[in-house]
Amino acid sequence: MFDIEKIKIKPLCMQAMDAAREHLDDLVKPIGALGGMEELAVRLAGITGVVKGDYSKRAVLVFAADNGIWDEGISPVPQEVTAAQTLNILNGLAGVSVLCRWANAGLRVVDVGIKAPILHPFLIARKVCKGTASIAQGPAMTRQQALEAMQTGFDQAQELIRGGVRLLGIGEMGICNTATSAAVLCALTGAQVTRAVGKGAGVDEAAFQKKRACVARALEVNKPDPQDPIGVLAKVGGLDIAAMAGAYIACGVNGIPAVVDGYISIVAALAACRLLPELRDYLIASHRSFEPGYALAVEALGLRPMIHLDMRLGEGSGCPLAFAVIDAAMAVMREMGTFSQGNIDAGSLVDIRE
Ligand SMILES: Cc1cc2ncn([C@H]3O[C@H](COP(=O)(O)O)[C@@H](O)[C@H]3O)c2cc1C
Ligand SMILES: O=C(O)c1cccnc1
Repeated sequence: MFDIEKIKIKPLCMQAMDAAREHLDDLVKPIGALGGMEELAVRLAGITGVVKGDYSKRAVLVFAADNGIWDEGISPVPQEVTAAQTLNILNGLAGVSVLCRWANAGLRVVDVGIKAPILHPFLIARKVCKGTASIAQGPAMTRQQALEAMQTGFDQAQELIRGGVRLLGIGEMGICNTATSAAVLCALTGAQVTRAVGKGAGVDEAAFQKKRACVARALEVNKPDPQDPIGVLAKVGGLDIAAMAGAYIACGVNGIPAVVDGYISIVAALAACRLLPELRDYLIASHRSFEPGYALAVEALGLRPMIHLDMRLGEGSGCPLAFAVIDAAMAVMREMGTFSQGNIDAGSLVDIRE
């Protein structure tokens, strides 16, 4: 079973980061003028040890599961939508499917706990159980089940990496997982429920108030211990969030950049980093989700999302957009001319970065 004590994540390669910075400052542009793309190139170098890396083999890994909190009446969306949209993702019809095709990225979908029976030739069937229990009444799952979901996430990511994937995005599908994510975020950071709970895929005002009350009740009933992130996931999380945390950890262990999608994805990343703080340096925040709690989680991680489009889809849909930015950053690293080639005398360039 998943044993966090045995897991080691290496610090970033400083030598490669220095080499990347030196190359960036030699490119024919003012120092730092490519902003976040430069930061990205430096961090990718640190993660992989390669200054001009090849990220053409990439994929999004989606974990799908149901959440018992749906029974409390906090969502107008039928619970069966988890299974139906999972099939849409597999059939190439969902947002993440289209964006992965557009970005030349693979897409793997794993059932870690969809309540309804579901069959599809491409679906990886790893149901830990048929959905969780309602966190507003008691724990979502046992600690053993949380560990099993984490192990599944870890194994799935590891399998993709062993198959040659060099850049991995982590996504999810599960109705009501913005509520479980809010509960995990509050449990880990002490954030106020009113700041962590948003409207997710859409709720009316009455259901929104109920959603807030249910998340508050989940924290009261379960009393999750912030020092025990696995306990937090088991008590107030979901099978999807636990599996995502395991997948991030596999990226860190294997020295592969992990791209974070929206709210659920960043909360799972935060939980993983509470277990293994060194993992944070391997995470790339793709976009700033519209969901209000996203800002709290990304700030707790000290990451900077690169794309601001007020997206709130989930599924891993922000990851392929980040892949395109990574492609752009690597094109710059590979193809821009340098001052040392000697076609411009730039005089004394002033570094105005803070
Ligand atoms: C048709 C449809 C497609 C989706 N694709 C992703 N989500 C997103 O919405 C859900 C979270 O929002 P909430 O907590 O409000 O249920 C997740 O499944 C997430 O991936 C969808 C939601 C719907 C309705
Ligand atoms: O940011 C997200 O991931 C998100 C937001 C709302 C609904 N589903 C997902």
